[in-house]
Amino acid sequence: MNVLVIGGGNMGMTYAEAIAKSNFLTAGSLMIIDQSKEKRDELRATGLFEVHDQLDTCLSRADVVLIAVKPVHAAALMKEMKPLISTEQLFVSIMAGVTIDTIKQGLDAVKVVRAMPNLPAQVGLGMTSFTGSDEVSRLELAAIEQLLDTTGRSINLTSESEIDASTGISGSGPAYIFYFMQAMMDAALKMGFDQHDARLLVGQTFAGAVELFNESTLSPEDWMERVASKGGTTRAALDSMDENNVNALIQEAAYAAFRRAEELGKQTKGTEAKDG
Ligand SMILES: NC(=O)C1=CN([C@@H]2O[C@H](COP(=O)(O)OP(=O)(O)OC[C@H]3O[C@@H](n4cnc5c(N)ncnc54)[C@H](O)[C@@H]3O)[C@@H](O)[C@H]2O)C=CC1
Ligand SMILES: O=C(O)[C@@H]1CCC=N1
Repeated sequence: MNVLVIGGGNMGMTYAEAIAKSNFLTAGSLMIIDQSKEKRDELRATGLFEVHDQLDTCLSRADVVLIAVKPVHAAALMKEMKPLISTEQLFVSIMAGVTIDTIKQGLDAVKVVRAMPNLPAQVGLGMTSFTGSDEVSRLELAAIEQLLDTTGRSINLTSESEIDASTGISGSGPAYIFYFMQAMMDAALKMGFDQHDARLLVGQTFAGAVELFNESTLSPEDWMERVASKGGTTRAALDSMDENNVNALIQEAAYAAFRRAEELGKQTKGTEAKDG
């Protein structure tokens, strides 16, 4: 199987590197293309894959094409790709919000998988949700699952609405965690710790808490109870968060991302996206 990754930015490069380092493909079957020369030089320096600067030297050779450009660039890219593709090829898009119908129409393609990964894919701890068009066979979907799993774990969802929803949880989610970490670092700095110590205190606290959560079946609420003693310090912090509606605000943020994924889908339908 030949795989072409289009767009070698954060996510495209992450996928290309993960696929190249896994046993998923035989040597020489992975190609990548980026429109930026600087990016291509960076990709070539890895020595891990064939780097292309023109679609006509690579697109028709690919069985699977992973589209990893920003939603705002989707329409222009699909226009360029359309004359060069065949209906046998399978297209996997990781573009936020861009629907399967938009891709089918934009490319005149039939086999399309829409996936939503996240940034921890860079360290093999990614979470990717995906769903395929009716024309993608079970066997093909299983192969795509294996490809996605080179970056971590994946979940096969049944509707695109669920993909938009998962964008608000796992796709954008790492940024919410970083937001929380930043707030804790800011507090640590205010309390007088230096950068190094603040980073260590916060980083190890997150790593430990996540490990506890993943190693058990307890809910976050159960774990909160285990940390908090009656009348103690943690209860003071949790009460303060409850009084300030932090839970509701985080949920509202996740919904904002979900709604934005839906909006991006509407904006990219057949035309150039306005923003992305
Ligand atoms: N960064 C993240 O955490 C996540 C991003 N995504 C999705 O992944 C996609 C890519 O995001 P990033 O990697 O962060 O963006 P990025 O900006 O780092 O990378 C995009 C790359 O595509 C290249 N490109 C644009 N148009 C092109 C064309 N016509 N031909 C070839 N190359 C082209 C650009 O030069 C750039 O290197 C987006 O659609 C985003 O919605 C999905 C989940 C998580
Ligand atoms: O912010 C974005 O639009 C992309 C999709 C999920 C994470 N980053």
